[in-house]
Amino acid sequence: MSGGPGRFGLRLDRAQVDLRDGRRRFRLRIDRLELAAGQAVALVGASGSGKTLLLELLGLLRAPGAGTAYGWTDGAGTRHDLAGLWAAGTRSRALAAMRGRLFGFVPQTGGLLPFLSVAENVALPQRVTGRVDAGWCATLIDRLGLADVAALRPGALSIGQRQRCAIARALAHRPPFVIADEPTAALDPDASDRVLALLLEVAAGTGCGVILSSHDVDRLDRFGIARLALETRTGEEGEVTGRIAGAAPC
Ligand SMILES: Nc1ncnc2c1ncn2[C@@H]1O[C@H](COP(=O)(O)OP(=O)(O)OP(=O)(O)O)[C@@H](O)[C@H]1O
Repeated sequence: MSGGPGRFGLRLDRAQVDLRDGRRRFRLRIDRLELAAGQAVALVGASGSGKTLLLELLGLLRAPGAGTAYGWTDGAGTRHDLAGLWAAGTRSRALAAMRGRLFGFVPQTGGLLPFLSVAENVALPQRVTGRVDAGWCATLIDRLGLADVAALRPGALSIGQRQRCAIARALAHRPPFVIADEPTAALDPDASDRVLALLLEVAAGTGCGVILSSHDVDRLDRFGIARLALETRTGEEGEVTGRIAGAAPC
């Protein structure tokens, strides 16, 4: 989560996102954030502090506001301008291609396609990104304890099995980062431990960084995951600003 300019990883500077809904205003302000390759970090903070918004910004699912600098430095030391990809519009092919190349996503409740089997769901990102590797899919299915249910559809699985399937799917195209929005929120404590352990273990085994959000600070500490806290302040006109705790206003 640290490192000098040019270090392999993601770097966000002067990031801002403004949401408005009638009189309700939420602003996310991140002065600077670095996420080194291969590390696990968790966004924590009260409900509504902007964790999902920041994950969406990092995952190229949400356009940054003007003035935001966001870049990825690859293993060869080349910096890619991620913020600039939005200039061609939200449907830009380059944006979608970079999103697919950089990230695997684990939503809160699986987000699996109900008409595909577990194995087909896991293989989907490989097909979409053109990185077909059936052996790696089989390894992931095995590592995540899904071999017995690989032919079943998500509707026939437990919630924990669905989350393990979502993790396998997120890692299938070997992205450098997995983004997981409260990946254990729907699970009981034992299943949460198991799912988180597998996510961290399999990601670490491939050098994949993990960026997650969670309310479960005790569990994060038990797993030794670095925490990044978001906090909010309410302005005079009722606008709420979310920022990294302790950071100077930007
Ligand atoms: N269209 C909108 N206009 C104004 N504010 C919005 C809009 N959409 C979302 N918000 C606000 O943005 C803030 C950040 O939402 P976000 O989902 O990122 O929070 P979070 O920290 O992930 O919360 P939770 O822990 O409950 O999932 C919230 O306070 C939410 O009410």
